[in-house]
Amino acid sequence: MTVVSGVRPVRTDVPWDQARRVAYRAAAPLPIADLPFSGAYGGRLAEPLHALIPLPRDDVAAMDGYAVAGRPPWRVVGQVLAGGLPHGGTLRSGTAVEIGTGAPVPIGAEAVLPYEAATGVDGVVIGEVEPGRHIRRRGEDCARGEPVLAAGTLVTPVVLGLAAALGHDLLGVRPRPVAEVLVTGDEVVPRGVPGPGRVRDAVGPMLPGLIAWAGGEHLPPVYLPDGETVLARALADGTGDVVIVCGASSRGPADHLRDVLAAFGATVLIDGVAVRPGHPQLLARLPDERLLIGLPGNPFAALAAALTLLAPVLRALAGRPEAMGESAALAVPIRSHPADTRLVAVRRSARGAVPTGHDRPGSLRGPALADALAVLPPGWDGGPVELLALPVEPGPSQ
Ligand SMILES: Nc1nc2c(c(=O)[nH]1)N[C@H]1C(S)=C(S)[C@@H](COP(=O)(O)OP(=O)(O)OC[C@H]3O[C@@H](n4cnc5c(N)ncnc54)[C@H](O)[C@@H]3O)O[C@H]1N2
Ligand code: MOO
Repeated sequence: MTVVSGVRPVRTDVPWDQARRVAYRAAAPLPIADLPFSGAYGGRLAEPLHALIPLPRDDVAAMDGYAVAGRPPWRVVGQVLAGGLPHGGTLRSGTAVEIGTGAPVPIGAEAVLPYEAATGVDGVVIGEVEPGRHIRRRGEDCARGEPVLAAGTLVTPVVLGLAAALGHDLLGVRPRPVAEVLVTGDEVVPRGVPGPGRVRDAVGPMLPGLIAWAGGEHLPPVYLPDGETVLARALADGTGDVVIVCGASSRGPADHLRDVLAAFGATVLIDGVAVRPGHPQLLARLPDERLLIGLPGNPFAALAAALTLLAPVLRALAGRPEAMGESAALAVPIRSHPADTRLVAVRRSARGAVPTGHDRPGSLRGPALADALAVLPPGWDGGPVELLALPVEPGPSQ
């Protein structure tokens, strides 16, 4: 690294809360698309979900037993199983068909007599039934064309089950934004125990869960050695809606991100945020409109940057509202920074947010014990603080 003694670059760091807002506003919601269930899961319905069929589709038996017509005794004249042939013709008074749960009841059947309530001998059954008992009528759950869920509903596993029951194969949702992850650094190894001078990638493994939590999808991380050409090629070949570059964000000789962005003609929207850890983070718009987020290599700094810039961008692309912070008291005093926001790993408790310690930009030990980051504005000297929730459970946040 070339160090010019006495020369310090002028810092242009954006205040932390402003950076979050700029990131959210930099992205417009992705256009609505009809997606298969796997892609729609976790999205929001763009339009009301209508029943393509009445539910149930037919008058069906709700119990295994006998569909009966008229008064007992009933002569058993056939058998109808779910998925089998329906009974041809009208069931005459004094007759019954043996029927399976879910099978269409014959025309003329007035009730279903469950096996448990039936006594039978020589093809004749008797028992007590009330008219209409154990028959689910066509459309009693919903009529054909009825809107059953409103636009904006979160597509949960249960919603997918209902959509399938109603005959849908595709759902109109805002797609989840796809994030491409480029992990840079000659010293970074993707697996195993690092040797001397090497460091195991701790950022790539954090990102899939963080991306899903913010409403996105990730492509498998791509590992790149340091170097302008490889980074430029990876950006040019890239797909997805967002590119995340881990490392290369600072100003050392191997930190090529800014040069590559300049050569690309990218518009840098944020170059440095007044936050600790995580100040060398970056947000840029590539000429093809993809947004690029530069995360610092230090893992806690990368986490802080992911929550500051990446999460708002993904939320905006997914058409989700800006995340609402919660406010909490700190259980113990913490020193703020005079010029920068501090993000401090804490665990919520009845006596307030308790710092988890191990507070170093290169270490995830403190954040791994935490369930939130406390936001201490510059010069903060007491009072409640905002808590940024950390993803602690699988799946998207609300
Ligand atoms: N002269 C300056 N030097 C540094 C500044 C600065 O403002 N001026 N900022 C410091 C801060 S703060 C951070 S954070 C780092 C950010 O550096 P980079 O984003 O360029 O990342 P690297 O230099 O490649 O790596 C920094 C550090 O993190 C380790 N690393 C990198 N990638 C990973 C990974 N995927 N998993 C785990 N650890 C990783 C790397 O080995 C280094 O130890 O710059 C400071 N310097
Ligand atoms: O982003 Mo750096 O962590 O502030 O160490």
